Parts: sequence; structure tokens; C-alpha cells
Amino acid sequence: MTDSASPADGDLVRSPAKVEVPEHVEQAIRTLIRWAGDDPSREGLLDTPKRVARAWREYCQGYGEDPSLHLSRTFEEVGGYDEVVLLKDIPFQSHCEHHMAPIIGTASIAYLPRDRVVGISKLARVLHGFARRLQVQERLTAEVADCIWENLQPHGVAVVIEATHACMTARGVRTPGVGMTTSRMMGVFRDDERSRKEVLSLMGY
Ligand SMILES: Nc1nc2c(ncn2[C@@H]2O[C@H](COP(=O)(O)OP(=O)(O)OP(=O)(O)O)[C@@H](O)[C@H]2O)c(=O)[nH]1
Ligand SMILES: [Zn+2]
Repeated sequence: MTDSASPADGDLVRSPAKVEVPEHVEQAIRTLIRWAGDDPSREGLLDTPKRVARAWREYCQGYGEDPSLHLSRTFEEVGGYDEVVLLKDIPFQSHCEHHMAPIIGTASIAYLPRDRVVGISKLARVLHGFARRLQVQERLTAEVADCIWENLQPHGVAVVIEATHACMTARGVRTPGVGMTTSRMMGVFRDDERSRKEVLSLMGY
């Protein structure tokens, strides 16, 4: 990446709040404030471009990580456990790539292990790694499922995401209370109806 506004390695180990903000990024946010109808030089807005820039680096921290790395450490000694592992209702936040508006929701992630399991927090880390980018919910769902499928090579993966999109509630069609549900079933959860029903029932569907 050559753009000076792009993530640099050094920034990722520092708190996003400490990231230096280039002048042209601040300038762009001042332009947006003016476009929104306010005066970026009034006192209350003077530091806003810096804050907004840093907030966006934080919202989009996922661009600086490879979520598959979270799945590189696995455990084989699980006492012969060979049933579904499910992490249910994990809260997450993302931003839609069309309006850069918040997507707020929960994800349930399940897999049927083959020989090895992963630390359970890592499933949430994979989710956040993909969510902290500009997304559409369908791609987020697919990326999380594919990442687990490719890296753990389990018998099955099931991901169900429910979210509300601020671009639908706060603007545009302005329809609050509407949730979007997406799912991706792989392996036995796709091919075997009994397994799919079992995992959906464990998820509460
Ligand atoms: N499929 C899908 N659509 C999304 C997602 N997030 C936002 N959208 C939709 O993306 C669409 C963009 O439509 P456009 O017609 O290009 O943009 P727009 O004129 O701002 O549309 P409105 O939101 O209807 O005002 C809208 O219908 C949004 O509701 C998502 O995660 N998945
Ligand atoms: Zn949107």
C-alpha cells in the first residue's frame, strides 16, 4: 500500500488513539463537516477531524490483521470430544461498505471438529477481524465461515449472523427494528439435514 493514509505495521501495535493523523486526512473530514452544514473552525469541532480519523482507524482495525492467524494454535487433547462446538450470540460491530454506517449485531459460530479444536475466544477474534472492515453482511458471514473451514478443516461449519443496519434505521428508508439474518452452512451442516437442524436448534432457531 502506498497511500500515506493506509495502515502501517507500526500502528497496529499501538493504541489507535495514538496514531498520527496526516493533514490531508484531517482536511478531508473538515470538508465533510462543511458539507454536512457546520463550520469546522468553530471551537467544538476543532479537534473533531483528528478524533474521527482515529475512530475510523479503530473501526477498521481488521484491515491490519489476518484473521486466519487466530486459528493457527489448536489443541488435540480433548478427550475424544467429537460433537458440535458453538459460540452463541457474539456481539459485534461493523460498517456497511455502501454508507459507512454502523452494522450492529450478533453472530453464532459453530463447527464440528475433526481431531483438533481451537481456543474458543479465537472464533470471536476471527469474527471481529472481518467485522472491523467495510462490509456487507453476506460477505462477513461467508468470510468467517470460509476462514474456519479452510484453517481447521472441520467436518462442518455453521455461521448465522443477525444485525441491524444504521443505513436503514437512521437514514434512507428509516425503518427501525428491522433485522437482517444471514447464514452459511458448510460440510455436514450443509449436506446432512439432521446435523443442520441440530446446530440451528443449539443456536436457538
Ligand atoms: N445486501 C446487503 N445490502 C446492504 C447491506 N448494507 C446495506 N445494504 C443496502 O445497500 C443498498 C445500497 O443501495 P443504493 O440504492 O445503491 O443506495 P441508496 O440510494 O443509499 O439506497 P437506500 O438505502 O435505499 O436509500 C441499500 O439497499 C442498503 O440497504 C448489506 O450488508 N447487505
Ligand atoms: Zn449501508
